Amino acid sequence: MKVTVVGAGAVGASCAEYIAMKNFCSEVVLVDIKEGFAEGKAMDLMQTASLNGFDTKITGTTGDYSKTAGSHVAVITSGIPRKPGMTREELIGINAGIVKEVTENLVKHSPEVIIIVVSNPMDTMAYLVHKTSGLPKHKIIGMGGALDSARFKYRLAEALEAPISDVEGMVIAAHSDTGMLPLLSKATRNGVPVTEFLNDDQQKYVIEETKVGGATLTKLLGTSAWYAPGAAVSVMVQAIACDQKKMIPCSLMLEGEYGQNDICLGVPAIIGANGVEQIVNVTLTAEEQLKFAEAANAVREVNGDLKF
Ligand SMILES: NC(=O)C1=CN([C@@H]2O[C@H](COP(=O)(O)OP(=O)(O)OC[C@H]3O[C@@H](n4cnc5c(N)ncnc54)[C@H](O)[C@@H]3O)[C@@H](O)[C@H]2O)C=CC1
Ligand SMILES: O=C([O-])CC(=O)C(=O)O
Repeated sequence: MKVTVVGAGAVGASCAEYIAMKNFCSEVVLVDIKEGFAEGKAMDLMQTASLNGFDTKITGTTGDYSKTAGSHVAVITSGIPRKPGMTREELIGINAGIVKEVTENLVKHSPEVIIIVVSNPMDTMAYLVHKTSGLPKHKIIGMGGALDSARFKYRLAEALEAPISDVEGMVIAAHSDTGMLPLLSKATRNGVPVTEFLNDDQQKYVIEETKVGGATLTKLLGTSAWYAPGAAVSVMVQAIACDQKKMIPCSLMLEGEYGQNDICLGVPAIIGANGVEQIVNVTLTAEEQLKFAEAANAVREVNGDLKF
């Protein structure tokens, strides 16, 4: 299994590191536009191999996509991250051009590739990849829900004063500060609804902190997060590489599911060797349905700024 990661910055390098450390694929190719940068990150990571005990080969290239030929999976992390006070949507002007160009290069050299889109605004960038790659829809997967769900579980465990391994929960809809939909109605502690443990204020706190999880870290770090994003991508790549049929919320092109069409939004899906194997329809409360539709309207508005 060969995996390409485009963008060897904070998130791209973290993706490569987690993928390599989990030791499930033979090769990771890092690509960056900055001269020597991907080569340097690859060499540094390879020098952790004997220390961390992995055999995955990591190489780097400055924009030579022939080195990515025959990739099974490609992860797009190229583009600028936000700074404190910005929204993800403000990145569209620069990132759309980068994501489009990168997609064309990837597909040219790996026509069978499955693409995982990370660059922000992610739901819109995933939509752009659908419109420009010519790939079938099951091969384009936006990464947002896996990360947002991990942050939801972190906040739930904190409020419950429970170990994270006791907690289950999922975030769907948009990967944005306002459009995330943490499904509190479905979250459990060992199968028991969390609503039986948390009062209204605690529930509100968990939801609000989850939604602004990325903004909180951006304020603390001066740029956006990378460890949890890299780990989330590695879980998705492993689900594909090992045909795990794992249920992960991902931003996918909807054709009628959840009452939406011609838009990429976060929904639970079964991820396996073919990429998206099935979109899972979960029953939402009336309030959740309304919030999902509102998130869709906001993403549709941002998609309107794209030029193909
Ligand atoms: N979907 C999600 O959950 C998350 C998305 N992100 C997004 O991921 C993106 C990357 O974030 P970071 O890694 O922190 O940024 P970074 O600035 O550390 O790395 C981005 C890299 O992309 C490279 N790049 C720019 N144009 C390129 C091109 N045409 N071809 C190849 N490489 C190119 C840059 O040289 C840089 O090394 C941002 O858009 C950020 O908002 C970040 C975290 C989570
Ligand atoms: O917050 C950001 O801009 C980066 C991101 O998408 C996240 O960490 O969730």
